[in-house]
Amino acid sequence: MSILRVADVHLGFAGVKAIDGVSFEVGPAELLAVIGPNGAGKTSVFNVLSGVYRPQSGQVSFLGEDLLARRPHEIAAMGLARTFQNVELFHNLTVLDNLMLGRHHHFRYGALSALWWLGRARRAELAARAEIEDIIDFLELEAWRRHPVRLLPYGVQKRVELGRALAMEPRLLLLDEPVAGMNLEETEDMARFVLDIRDELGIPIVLVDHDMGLVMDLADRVLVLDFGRPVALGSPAEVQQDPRVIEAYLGGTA
Ligand SMILES: Nc1ncnc2c1ncn2[C@@H]1O[C@H](COP(=O)(O)OP(=O)(O)OP(=O)(O)O)[C@@H](O)[C@H]1O
Repeated sequence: MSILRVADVHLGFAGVKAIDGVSFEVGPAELLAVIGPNGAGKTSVFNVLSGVYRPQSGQVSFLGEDLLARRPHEIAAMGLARTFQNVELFHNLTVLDNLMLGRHHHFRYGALSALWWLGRARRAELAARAEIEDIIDFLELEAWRRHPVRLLPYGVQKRVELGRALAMEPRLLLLDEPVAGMNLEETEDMARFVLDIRDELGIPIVLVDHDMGLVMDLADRVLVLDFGRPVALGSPAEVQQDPRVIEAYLGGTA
């Protein structure tokens, strides 16, 4: 059974084919990496999945439901969470507050009960707190919990962003260049957390990154795009040996 199914998606902008017949599936607890040269269409694929772009043709279903009919906030509420290339957090708020904001769409109570801190509002808030504590523990953010995000090292900020996506209780995680701009130690930490999310939490992941080593180490399968077209889809070993990939992605130099 697939969590996500993408079938023959086409997306163009004024003559540019950003996505040109892309199909793939993501299984439960699978980590699929999407790679390709600049402009290959990786971000466009993410934007289609999260409802930002609407393709001209093709199908996308998530947990058996048609995604293309949904708006971005509805898709997020269905359990598809995304992190961005650049850190997108509330920089003046603490780690704790940023993580709590990731939970906001789970709150189901009226303004009055929230105001008076009654019944459901109180229970929901306490449950959210417990969830957030688990995430802080899981991502080893304890030392930073009360710090405003702007004061944290870059690698920790990226980890908080990952935590905020986890706070949404995702059924699928989209990670857009999770190690971009990181030093070696930060990259290794992030790689470990990404694997833990798949292996311990069982959350399937679609990951875009330029770091070839990382992608080949982490991914169960790799989708290679070039000029919007799918060039190869297979295990890291299969993809690395595929002559079309060597030609397209590595410019024939590998
Ligand atoms: N909103 C847009 N309007 C016009 N063209 C766009 C838009 N979004 C993407 N494109 C074009 O679609 C193609 C694919 O872009 P995309 O950003 O998806 O590639 P990418 O693989 O993510 O690249 P990078 O690795 O540089 O982030 C590019 O030619 C890009 O210029």
